[in-house]
Amino acid sequence: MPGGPKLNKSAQTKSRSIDQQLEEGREKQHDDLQLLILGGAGSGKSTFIKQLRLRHGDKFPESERKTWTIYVYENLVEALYPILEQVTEWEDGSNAKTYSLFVEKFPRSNIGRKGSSSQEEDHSKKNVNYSKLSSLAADVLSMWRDKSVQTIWQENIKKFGLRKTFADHFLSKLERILSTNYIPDIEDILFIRKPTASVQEHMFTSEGNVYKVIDVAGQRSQRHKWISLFEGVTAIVFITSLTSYSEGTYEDSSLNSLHDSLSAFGSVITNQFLKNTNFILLLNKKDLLGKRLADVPFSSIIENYKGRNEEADVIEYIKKEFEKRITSEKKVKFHVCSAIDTPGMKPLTEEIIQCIRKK
Ligand SMILES: Nc1nc2c(ncn2[C@@H]2O[C@H](COP(=O)(O)OP(=O)(O)OP(=O)(O)O)[C@@H](O)[C@H]2O)c(=O)[nH]1
Ligand SMILES: [Mg+2]
Repeated sequence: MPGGPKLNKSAQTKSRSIDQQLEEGREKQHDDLQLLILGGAGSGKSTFIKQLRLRHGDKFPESERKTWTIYVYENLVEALYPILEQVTEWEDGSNAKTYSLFVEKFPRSNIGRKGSSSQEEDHSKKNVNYSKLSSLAADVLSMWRDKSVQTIWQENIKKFGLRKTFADHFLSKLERILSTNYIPDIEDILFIRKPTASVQEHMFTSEGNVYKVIDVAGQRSQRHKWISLFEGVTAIVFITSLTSYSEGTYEDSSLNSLHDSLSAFGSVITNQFLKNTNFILLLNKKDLLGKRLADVPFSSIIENYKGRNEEADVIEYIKKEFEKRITSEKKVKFHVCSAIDTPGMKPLTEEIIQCIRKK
């Protein structure tokens, strides 16, 4: 130790062992392949991780799927509310009874999650017992079969497009979900909308390599936490929704979600800590784009867009907008995908794992 303080023998041994531990720690950190998933709220980060779990993890055993039932119920109640509120007269005149039962069990002020940091918190704070939904099954189902309710649902789909895909998915499966012994299947799990609170780590193993995959909350108010996760990251998967051009952000509905996503990407890709980090950009929710463009033409929102209102042209434009934010020589891989499409996601998840392994 030239120039350093002299150490006695036992101190030297201790120091060597600390050095060794540090070295092992460094090696271990180096061995750990870390994938950080970033993107705006609702872009599909957690859904992408669910696909990794299906490919390289425990594939959601039945015992765990059962515990997701409460979130399916919660999504369902949130989906039913706007429809119930619009129904003035049902065919058989039973509206008043079912509606008041529903409102009594699920007070409007307790539904939804604006401003909360997690659903777990919501449940305990607001004391909403979603399992009560099964006790209302018969009433809810007869209401659901009512012609005027069906008409309102169809109109809502037209009016709001497929903005809340979970609503369309769970409402179309209402009968199965309200049956006794219901257990969510993999498709239900992929459709559940459960915003990530703070930061969650997932470990996967593939061909003897251990991967740490880090999921974050995409809300603007939570993004200050992202930077603390940059150290030691092997690659970043940044996800944006192709339908975000027609949506406002979670906290501020007047802030265009695509613009917000572009600016978040711009600040992450130019971050000094990430100079040597691989980037993969996923343009997600491709399955929804065609319908959304028909409902909300791209140029009606993005004023300087002069191209055709066609999926391929719009995707190219969005891709170029992201590319403009890459100011260095950095190579970014782009992929267009639908995170809920399990067979379609297989080759993509493989490619991403291969890409971080090669680093
Ligand atoms: N139709 C469709 N729905 C999708 C797709 N990807 C995600 N979703 C749905 O979009 C909703 C939001 O997805 P999440 O994965 O929870 O979004 P997130 O980015 O983790 O959001 P935060 O945790 O709030 O930051 C869920 O209901 C998903 O089922 C897709 O490709 N197509
Ligand atoms: Mg999430």
